[in-house]
Amino acid sequence: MQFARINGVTIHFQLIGAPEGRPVIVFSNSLGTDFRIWRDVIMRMAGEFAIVAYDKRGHGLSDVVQSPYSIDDHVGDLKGLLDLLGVTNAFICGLSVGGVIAQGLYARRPDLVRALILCDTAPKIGNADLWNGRIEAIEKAGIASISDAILERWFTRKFREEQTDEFAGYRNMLVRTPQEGYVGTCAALRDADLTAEAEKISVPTICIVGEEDGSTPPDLVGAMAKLIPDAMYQPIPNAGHLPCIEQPIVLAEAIKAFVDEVKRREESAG
Ligand SMILES: O=C(O)CC1=CCC(=O)O1
Repeated sequence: MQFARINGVTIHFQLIGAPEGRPVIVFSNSLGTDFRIWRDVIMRMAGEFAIVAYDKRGHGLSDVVQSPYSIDDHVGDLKGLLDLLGVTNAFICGLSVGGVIAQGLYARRPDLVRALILCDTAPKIGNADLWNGRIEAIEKAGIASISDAILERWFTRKFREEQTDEFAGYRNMLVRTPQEGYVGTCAALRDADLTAEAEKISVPTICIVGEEDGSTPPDLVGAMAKLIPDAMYQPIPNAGHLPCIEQPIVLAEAIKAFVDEVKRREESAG
């Protein structure tokens, strides 16, 4: 099974490995991407972990419902998917808007969350002017019209110049994102501010950021790490906004080391 009707929306997902007897890790992806961005990370975690990856509404093979969306809509979809799969107490790894969804999930359903892996994200990303401007530009001329600027924030110059086939493929992913799903999620980001919730996070949390992230730069992610009690902070060299694509080995190792640390803390707490 890889499709489920959640809150009236068909959600595309993968469950890799049985959840019984091993840690579950859930991947939530960013604006203008689908869950294929996690492939090279997932490959390095399969077997050791049960893995859930999914396309949020308006993205990938999930339904495109009418915009605007709210972060609560996205959180409701993830919550519904995890309930359907019988997953609780999972490591939730969210990238960018996926990280905002992860924070929202913790605020609404802490029982689902064992620990948070917040990549290239913040409690609040951008402001109303930024998101309204982006929505307007896309409604006027389509995602492709602003794709160069977005891709410059996603990837380091080195990646853009050297990994030309990969770069072309991810450009396809971005520009083929359904416009309604993209602007619907821009509205969700415009209206979301989880700053007050961040201080209340009491599960182990690591905040990870590509050192050359042009969308949620290290300063922003570092500030989030300071807000969340006892959060760890790990910058990743030679990566932009999507370390899962530019540095999947480093990211997978960072996640595994974090999981080991969480287990160690749980054991010493008895
Ligand atoms: O498109 C960008 O600038 C990157 C981004 C911001 C929020 C998100 O999910 O991706």
